[in-house]
Amino acid sequence: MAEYLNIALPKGRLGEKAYDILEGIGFGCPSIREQNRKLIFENEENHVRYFWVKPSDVAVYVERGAADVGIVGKDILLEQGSDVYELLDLGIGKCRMAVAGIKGTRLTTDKTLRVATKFPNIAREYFRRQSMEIEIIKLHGSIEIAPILHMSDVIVDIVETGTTLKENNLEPLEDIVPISARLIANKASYQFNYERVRKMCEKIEELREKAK
Ligand SMILES: Nc1ncnc2c1ncn2[C@@H]1O[C@H](COP(=O)(O)OP(=O)(O)OP(=O)(O)O)[C@@H](O)[C@H]1O
Ligand SMILES: O=P(O)(O)OC[C@H]1O[C@H](OP(=O)(O)OP(=O)(O)O)[C@H](O)[C@@H]1O
Repeated sequence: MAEYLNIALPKGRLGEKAYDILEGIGFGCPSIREQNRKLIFENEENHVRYFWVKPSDVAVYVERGAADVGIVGKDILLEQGSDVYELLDLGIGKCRMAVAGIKGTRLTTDKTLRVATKFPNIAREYFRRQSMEIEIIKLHGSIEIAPILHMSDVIVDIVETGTTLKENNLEPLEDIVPISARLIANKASYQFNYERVRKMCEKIEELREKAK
């Protein structure tokens, strides 16, 4: 009997879209649609098992081999420097990482720039390349408030439609990197499950072609 393929999915805004893709290639698990507090779902017929985890934990489960594959935003992979294989860009969860500030903010090298962010590593690397001195203020959400309260000079955060910036009188200042969701695999498990995971990638690519 085939081994189960363990798949880590991100709870929240990406999760449903991610699962739709997997269901579309025959990796469905009907009970997953039931709204309850269950976190692990399995389908005995097609030997898949799903774990619903926090988006920022997906790559941890995959890196440690608790999950064979997972779906995660590129922002998380860049921030965590995850040691996993990145197999596919799924074209969902599209947004960008950007520097933003109160309208009219100029980025200067005169003084240490205070940067509020959920992504300290991405921010540090970006400003290091610009040879700018910064101080990181690590937050976990509602980052846009920090410059309004003069707690930071700028923010580094995700921008999708730009609505959150606009509604808080902020504007994007510089783009850092485009973001989208990726299919990732544990390195050892990828070798072990090579045929099955390659087939999975092919089917996803076919599905994406059809949807074009
Ligand atoms: N506004 C957005 N538009 C499109 N994609 C987004 C947006 N915000 C985040 N994402 C993408 O979706 C992923 C999950 O975001 P979500 O907001 O659901 O998680 P989170 O609350 O930030 O996670 P955690 O609770 O682990 O901190 C992000 O890693 C990113 O790749
Ligand atoms: O450009 P927009 O379409 O407005 O999207 C960008 C917003 O979405 C994310 O926030 P999220 O909703 O995850 O809330 P958070 O502040 O708790 O991170 C991100 O951190 C921005 O605040």
